[in-house]
Amino acid sequence: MTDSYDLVVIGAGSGGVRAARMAATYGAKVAIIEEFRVGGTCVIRGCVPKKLYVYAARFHDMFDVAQSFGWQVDASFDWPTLVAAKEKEITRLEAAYVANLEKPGVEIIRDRGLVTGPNGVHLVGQGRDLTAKYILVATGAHPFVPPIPGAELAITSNEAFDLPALPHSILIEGGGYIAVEFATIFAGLGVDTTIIYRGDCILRGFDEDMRRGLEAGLTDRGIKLIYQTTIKSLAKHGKDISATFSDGVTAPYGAVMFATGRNPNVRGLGLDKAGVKLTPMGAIAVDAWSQSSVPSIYAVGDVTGRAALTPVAIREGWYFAETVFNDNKLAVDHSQIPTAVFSDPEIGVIGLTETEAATHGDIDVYLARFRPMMNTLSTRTERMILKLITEKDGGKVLGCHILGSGAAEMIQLVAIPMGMGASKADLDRAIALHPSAAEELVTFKAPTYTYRDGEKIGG
Ligand SMILES: Cc1cc2nc3c(=O)[nH]c(=O)nc-3n(C[C@H](O)[C@H](O)[C@H](O)COP(=O)(O)OP(=O)(O)OC[C@H]3O[C@@H](n4cnc5c(N)ncnc54)[C@H](O)[C@@H]3O)c2cc1C
Ligand SMILES: NC(=O)c1ccc[n+]([C@@H]2O[C@H](COP(=O)([O-])OP(=O)(O)OC[C@H]3O[C@@H](n4cnc5c(N)ncnc54)[C@H](O)[C@@H]3O)[C@@H](O)[C@H]2O)c1
Repeated sequence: MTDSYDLVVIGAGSGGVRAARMAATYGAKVAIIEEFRVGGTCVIRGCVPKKLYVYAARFHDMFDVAQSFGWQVDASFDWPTLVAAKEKEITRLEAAYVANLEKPGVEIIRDRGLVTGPNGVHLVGQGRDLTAKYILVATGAHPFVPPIPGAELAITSNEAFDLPALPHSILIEGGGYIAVEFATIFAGLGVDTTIIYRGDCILRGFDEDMRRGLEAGLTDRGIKLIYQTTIKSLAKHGKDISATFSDGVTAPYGAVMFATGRNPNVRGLGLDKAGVKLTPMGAIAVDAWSQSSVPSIYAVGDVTGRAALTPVAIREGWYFAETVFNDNKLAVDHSQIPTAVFSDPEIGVIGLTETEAATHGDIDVYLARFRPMMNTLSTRTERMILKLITEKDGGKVLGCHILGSGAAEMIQLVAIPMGMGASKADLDRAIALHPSAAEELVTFKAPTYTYRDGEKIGG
């Protein structure tokens, strides 16, 4: 074994693993360094365990409507069973990731890697130095914890998956993806859940109808929302944690969780020594081909502060390998990324929001709000929302926003015609599938309202 490689990847998460595998497939001699568990955030403490827990939480809603379909359900929930089942599944996935790296000959080094120069990497544990023609930094991000007194008493998403027991109540600070997804999980599993958010409505940057629709859905499920307030301090209060808010109110909770964003893992990596420039937000600055200010050092995924999503990190890793090791220069198009929030109700979106689109030119908005069939036998009044935004007079589809059951699955498929530049007429050509929620997308007739010269007309 020599210490000289074509490529050394630091971080075996979504982006690093894909890049390492592809580069090795193209004949490069590759090592990948991982200090925690192979698979990274997504597999170990992100997308995968999160979605498994969302499934667990959603039985609550299902049991709720079950009676109206004739079922009698006497259910109880056991947290340790879920945690153990989750652990088994992520351990299986981790092994699959290791096997997929080893198949094309990637050497996996379990250690912490630091950059020592444009072609040098130091292994902290082994005290060994590696040289590499190229270095790929794919170290991901970590939860940001506001520096307040008592912050150490709180958890982040990292710890939430493996709590020894479910708390009786939880206060979650933040209004983004992680806050609303974990509120859904905890509330669904029977925890008295409160979100505290500094803004005036959750999911800033999402379409207004999605934000308000989710707000109503969370409230319906008993989740309390405190707006325009932050946590100022935390203190021990018997077995509970007492939180003091910016308005002076103090209240006890069984647990407190910060979901206040994630910062790129760049600290102490040695990037400054190598001359790698950072963005003002502290991410590694890269060009369209993921190349940093040092030509031999590339970076992909969350550490670059672009879109912090697994499929994006994977695509960046893949295109890096194509560009550098397959003589096939490819840049990732970050302009049209489908994304989902696995809350209850679920959200799936792609493209421009109504507010964004209205400032880009004349647009038509098609909006449907309806009670999903699953709810029609029950007393549940929750509505599904489907919104399609097009250029005026049935032109190109600019945005699609869906709130309700199946939204994530639907939006993935909407991404295909949108990527092809589909118009409203292209969608209309499809024959509806009945009965389904998605059929609304191909049966919209006249616009619900329009924007002309930035002014809303109708609706
Ligand atoms: C709770 C949660 C839920 C999420 N849900 C979704 C979702 O549903 N869908 C979605 O698309 N995205 C989701 N994400 C985001 C997604 O997980 C990330 O965008 C993705 O994992 C980024 O991949 P990456 O390769 O950049 O980094 P990561 O997957 O974070 O991998 C980085 C790896 O580098 C290692 N590392 C760091 N520094 C060093 C070092 N110096 N030496 C050695 N190893 C090091 C880390 O241990 C880690 O394994 C979620 C994130 C969280 C936190
Ligand atoms: N379903 C998914 O695809 C999914 C799920 C989870 C996470 N992710 C990815 O991970 C990223 C990180 O998720 P996140 O929810 O932590 O971040 P986020 O950026 O989505 O939300 C962070 C929230 O914390 C608030 N905040 C930030 N600093 C604060 C402070 N000092 N005090 C009070 N509030 C503060 C922000 O206003 C915001 O509401 C997401 O942006 C997303 O890209 C994706």
